[in-house]
Order: sequence, then C-alpha cells, then structure tokens
Amino acid sequence: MAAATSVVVLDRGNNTTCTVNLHGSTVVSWRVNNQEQLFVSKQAIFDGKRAIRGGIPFVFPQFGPWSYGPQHGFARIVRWNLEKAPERLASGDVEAVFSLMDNDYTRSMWNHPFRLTYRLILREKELHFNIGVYNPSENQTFSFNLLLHTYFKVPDVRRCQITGLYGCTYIDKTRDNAVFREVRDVVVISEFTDRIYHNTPQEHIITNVVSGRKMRIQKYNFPDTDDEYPNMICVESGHVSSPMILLPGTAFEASQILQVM
Ligand SMILES: O=P(O)(O)OC[C@H]1O[C@H](O)[C@H](O)[C@@H](O)[C@@H]1O
Repeated sequence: MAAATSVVVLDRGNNTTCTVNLHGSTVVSWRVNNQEQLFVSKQAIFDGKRAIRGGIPFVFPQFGPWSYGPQHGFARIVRWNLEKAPERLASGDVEAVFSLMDNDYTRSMWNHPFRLTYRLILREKELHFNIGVYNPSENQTFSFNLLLHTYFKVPDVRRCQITGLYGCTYIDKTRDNAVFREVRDVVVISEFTDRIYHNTPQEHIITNVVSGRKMRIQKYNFPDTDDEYPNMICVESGHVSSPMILLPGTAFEASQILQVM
C-alpha cells in the first residue's frame, strides 16, 4: 500500500470524495454519495513504481508502446507534486492542483523541458479535469500524446451502451490495427474490444454504469476516444492518433468533465 502521504483526498461532503495517488497523479477513487464510480483492479499494485491498474492513469507523453521508455509514457509512474492542496470553493466544490516537471529521469527518455498542471474540481455529481501542458523551452518544439485512461466500474459491460461514436473511423487493435467506420448509433460491447476512435464529438454517454445510471463524458481538445473490455469499461479521452505539437513558449489545454446523470 502506498504511504498515507501519497494520497490526497478531495471531500465535498455527503460521502462524495475523490482520491488521488501522487504516484502518477492517478485518480484511484471517485465516490458520489458513497457510490464508487471507478474500477480499480484487485491486482493493482501500489508499489510506487508500476502503473496503478485502474482508476484514471494519466498518459503522457506517449500512448501505447514506446521505444524510449515504458508503455503509455512516464507520467503515470512518477511521483507528482501537490501544487495546491484541496480547497473548498465558494460554490462548495473542492479543487486541488497537481503538477509535474521534467527531471533527470524524464530527460533520460524524453529530453525536453515541460510543465504539466492537472487541476481537479469535485462537484456534487461531477468531476472536472483541466490539463495544461507548457513548453518552457526557448527554441525546441516537442510533440506528445495525452490521454486520461478512465476505468469506469460497471456491473455488466455487455449492458452498457456508448453514444457519440457513429460515423467515426476507428483503429481496431484486436484486428491488426485495421481501420473501420462505426455504423452504429450506440455501441454495445459484446466481446473484448480495444479501439481508438478518431475525431469523436465532445460528448459521450455511457448507459448502465453503477446503480444503473448514466455517465456523461464531455471533453475539450481530446479528439480521440479509446475503449476496452473485460469486466469494466474504459472510455478514454485522448489526443493520441496524431501527436500534439507544442512550439517553444506555448501551452496546450485540454479538459474533461465526468457527470453522473
Ligand atoms: O496495460 P496498460 O499498459 O495499462 O495498458 C492498458 C490499455 O491501454 C489502452 O487502452 C490500450 O489501447 C490497450 O491496448 C492497453 O491494453
């Protein structure tokens, strides 16, 4: 188990909490009225080294296998800083900010200065994620992938439907990365599925998550959606099918809102 000091809890009251492990700034729990919304594998290892299997791992600067470092990059396996401890806003919502900068370890794989900020706001039935990527270099451009690898807890993935994928092309990783076009208005998952959908709209709804409710995903600057199966459902907002290029001295922002409906 990670040391207590590695875990930051945003507590909105009414048994609505969000727990973040500083290892990877991984959201490991989001409870709404005491109902856990996220899946964490029973086999998840909290050794401060490996990626936490479940919750919301932060994928940066690479999505997928990487010749210079670990799969899905380093952000999910390094310790982040708590930039701003959880604080109650006037609205009653609770905000916390996490950050990560380059160091010798990140430079050994990816030789760029960078600064990531990850701002979370816990509302009554929502969790907001605001990500900033900054390139402080004076002359070097870098490119990256970014993805929030969200594992939703579901009673039975075969009963979930996902909206917002109609007409999108996708890469099917279970079929040698062949490219198809989605023809269904709502996608149901009846077998192991691992796909990247391109240019997805800003909103998806997943039906039949915990307590038979719906989950709304709204996203900004995340043009891709990845989904996956066994006894949970991963619907991930990402910028992965083409690299995001960041010029010196500029910043990129992306955000996601999860809402229990
Ligand atoms: O096992 P991990 O490195 O955490 O990756 C978990 C999964 O991430 C993404 O969803 C990929 O599309 C999958 O192919 C991969 O299995």
